[in-house]
Amino acid sequence: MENRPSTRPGTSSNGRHPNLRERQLPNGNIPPPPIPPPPQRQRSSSTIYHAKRTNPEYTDSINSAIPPKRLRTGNEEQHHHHQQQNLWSNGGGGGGGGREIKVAPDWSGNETTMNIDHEDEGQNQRERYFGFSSPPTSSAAMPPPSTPLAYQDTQNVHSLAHTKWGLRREVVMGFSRCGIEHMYPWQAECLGMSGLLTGDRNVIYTAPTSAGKSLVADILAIRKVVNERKKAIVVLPYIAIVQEKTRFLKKVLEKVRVAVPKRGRWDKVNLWKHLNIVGFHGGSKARMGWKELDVAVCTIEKANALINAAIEDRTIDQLGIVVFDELHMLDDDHRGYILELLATKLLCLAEEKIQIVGMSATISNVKVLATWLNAQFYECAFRPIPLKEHLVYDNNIYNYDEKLVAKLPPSELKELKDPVTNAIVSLVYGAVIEDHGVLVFCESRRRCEDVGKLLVKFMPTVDEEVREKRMEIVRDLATTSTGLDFTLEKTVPAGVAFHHAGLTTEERDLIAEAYDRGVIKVICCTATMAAGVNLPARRVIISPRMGRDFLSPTMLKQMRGRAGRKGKDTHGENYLCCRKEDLAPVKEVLNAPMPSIQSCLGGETTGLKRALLEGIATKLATSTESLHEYMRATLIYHTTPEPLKYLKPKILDAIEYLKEMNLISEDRTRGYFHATKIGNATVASGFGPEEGVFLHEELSRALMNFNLESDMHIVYQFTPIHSSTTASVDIDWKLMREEVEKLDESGIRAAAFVGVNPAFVNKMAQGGILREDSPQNISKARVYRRFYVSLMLRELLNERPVHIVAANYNIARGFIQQLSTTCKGFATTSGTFCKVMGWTGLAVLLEHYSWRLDMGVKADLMGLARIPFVKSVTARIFHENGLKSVEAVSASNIEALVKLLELAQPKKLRLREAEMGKMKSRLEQRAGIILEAAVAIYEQDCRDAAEE
Ligand SMILES: Nc1ncnc2c1ncn2[C@@H]1O[C@H](COP(=O)(O)OP(=O)(O)OP(=O)(O)O)[C@@H](O)[C@H]1O
Repeated sequence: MENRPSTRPGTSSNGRHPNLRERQLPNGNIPPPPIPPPPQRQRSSSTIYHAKRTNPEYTDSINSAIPPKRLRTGNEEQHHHHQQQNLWSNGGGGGGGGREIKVAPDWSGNETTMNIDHEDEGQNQRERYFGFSSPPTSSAAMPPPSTPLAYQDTQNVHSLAHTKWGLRREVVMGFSRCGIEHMYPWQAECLGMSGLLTGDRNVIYTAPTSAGKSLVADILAIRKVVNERKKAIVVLPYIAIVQEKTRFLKKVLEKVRVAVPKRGRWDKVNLWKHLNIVGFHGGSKARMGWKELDVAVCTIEKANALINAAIEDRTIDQLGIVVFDELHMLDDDHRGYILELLATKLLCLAEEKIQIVGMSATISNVKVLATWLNAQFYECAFRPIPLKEHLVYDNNIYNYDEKLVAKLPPSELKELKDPVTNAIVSLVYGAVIEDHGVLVFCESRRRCEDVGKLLVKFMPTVDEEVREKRMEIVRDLATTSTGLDFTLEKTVPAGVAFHHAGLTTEERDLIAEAYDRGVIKVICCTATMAAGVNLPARRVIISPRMGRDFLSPTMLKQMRGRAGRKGKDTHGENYLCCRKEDLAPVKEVLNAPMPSIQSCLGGETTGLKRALLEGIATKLATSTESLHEYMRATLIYHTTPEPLKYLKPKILDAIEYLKEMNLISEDRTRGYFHATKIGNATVASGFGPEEGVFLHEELSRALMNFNLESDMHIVYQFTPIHSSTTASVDIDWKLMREEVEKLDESGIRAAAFVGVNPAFVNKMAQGGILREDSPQNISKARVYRRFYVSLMLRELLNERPVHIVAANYNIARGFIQQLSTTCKGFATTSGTFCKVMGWTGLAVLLEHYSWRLDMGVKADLMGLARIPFVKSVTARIFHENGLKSVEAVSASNIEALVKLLELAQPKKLRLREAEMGKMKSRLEQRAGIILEAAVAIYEQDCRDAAEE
């Protein structure tokens, strides 16, 4: 990441950007921030770091930039609990019964004392939760801007270039390009634990948000890939962070080349290649497979599928390391069990010596997890960027010591009467006027947009240069496939945007990128921006609710951690803005300890069934005995008091179910299980057992009665099952009736094949109730929902733009866009299912449609849609205007292409005339790319034809 100092070039001496002119609020007040510093606290004897430090600058900083301190490691049984005064909680602060001891000199060579209290685990958790272990700093005692302190590292052992770390020069340079040259002391200490660099031990570690956890794992993974020529898998929970991590690793490793053995013989090395770093997530179009890749950055589900395939085809020995970022996802109700069974499989492959690395900012039972994973463990409270935390209510700002820090002037304006809204506006203004970025976490999508619109009225005016940059973003948004959003059109020129799942990925990327560059100053967002995102937010303003519920402690911590990211800003502040009446529950969330991670295999048995099916299908465990061995490697086995007693009946039930569903069969004479065709197809395509059974039923019915008169039947077949759950879609029955009435005869026949009855739809539209009280009714409801979603998909395939389909069905365009991407993934995995079942014809059909969905066009445009930017409506306009093939486009010219691109612009008329000129130059650029690509594709086609 680029290092962006807060005082940028062109910033005046008072720290203000010359482009920003101070403006009064309409209520006549200049909003108060920056907040006046509270009186500086005397450090009490309970403060843990009574550091005998000689560096006064550093001494001032220690309250905020806590120096790294290893609390405990797996090899040591000592428990060092940092004490922190916490006035929200009873009896907080004070030395209590704690015993003060000297500990080993810390990384800076200074001796420190620590207060140890073995009893007070709750207190310890609160300390970790607050992320600082001494009383919060006053703003007068500003810390040095960045990490301490390579200069104290006399032997330069924290330098990435030090031989101890064994990193190649190109790798060190790669990190340097990303602004990382020295490790933080805690990173070096963690990496230095025995067995880590040699790859002999697994490791789990926790550190606060923004502490730089990734670097430890990155170094271990890179060593495996570059030095040992093994493969690495990095597992992350969300697509956005998979993409960010892929970009980061590509940048770090771009100059690294590794030797390729010639005909498998290392003594005849004469080939060098760059490393292949590939991102895998639902909807990604990774062409590279396991064989070619070096680093796979994956979502949980993709990592599981990759590992299953590698175990099955016996190439798992090529895997050297698996990194689990955000390990607390083990607790996730929907996906946690997949993470657990992924780790379980790795543990069962002990002979392969695959190193497991896990990290999180929000777990408290690290030791239990470390025992499970047979890992070293490490905890630290270091935060490189000081963070000031506040609670705001009734126009008063308090710090976490419940000390009043500042008062916000109430407003006379009607729209600012509400103290929460007034606080948000004032705090945003205060940061923006200082040229800092702000993230405002809101409770709902609607609120994001409303707050965004309101903020526009109070944003400082900017000069022409900044305005022009913002208008460029508006133009970029206008040229996306969905056109310019009405609200963004109003807010972006003022430097404000919103970001939630209702936007398309293109829109979200443009907004995040503009914010990263400082062109947009404020983003009002939902939790979409809470996890793992590295953006320059000096101030983070948080609503304590998500929807109607209060935030979970984990989510709140993630949001708070977005403020002040290393390399992006020099410090951070967050403000939790609540109503007075919500104070009690808000304090409860604030004081709640981080959750201790529990296994999700225990509850209802979906996870257990899947674990067993995957174990059997990959042949990791096939006999009763080895299955029990396999189960012994699960987390649930380690966290349940009498695991055998608890698990045995569940395992037997799950095996019975798998046999009943014909997913596995048992060879009683030889005493082992093997997966049936359906079982293998289910595992190979990454479905769970229930999904596999459902899909098998639907596809085998389709196989007997396939209706190819129109698209309807096939579209239904690859409408993802999980997009048709109650949680994802609510049927508007009147709308469904209208759409069903529009179906032609072939469409009606397709509906009948899948079990949709127009009479039933009509009954529902007149006020009927969809019952889901029995397995049959649940299954029936699922079919109707799936059909409803497939109607939307069919429109996309018929080249209707995303935003039009979204408007027709009154659904967020982000949902429709996501549907089309997950649908591609679903079609591909259903294709794999069919191939394993031996249904090759159906597999080919699914592949064809997955390709079409990707292009968003009918069959006649598929050739054309291979050209970048020529998709959907644009492809149709090209076709209708005579450019029917790639060859025709390659023979065209920029001027002609610009005219066609103009025709394809949605809502273009809403841009003012002056903007149109600039938009035209943008379209010219795009036309250039199209022309160039068309020529390249056409030439390649000619070469291919000649070869054939
Ligand atoms: N030693 C270092 N020197 C300079 N910058 C660093 C160092 N280590 C990490 N960083 C930078 O700090 C930022 C935060 O690091 P990282 O994303 O690893 O934090 P994290 O602990 O995973 O936080 P979160 O839990 O919030 O995701 C990144 O921009 C990263 O490049």
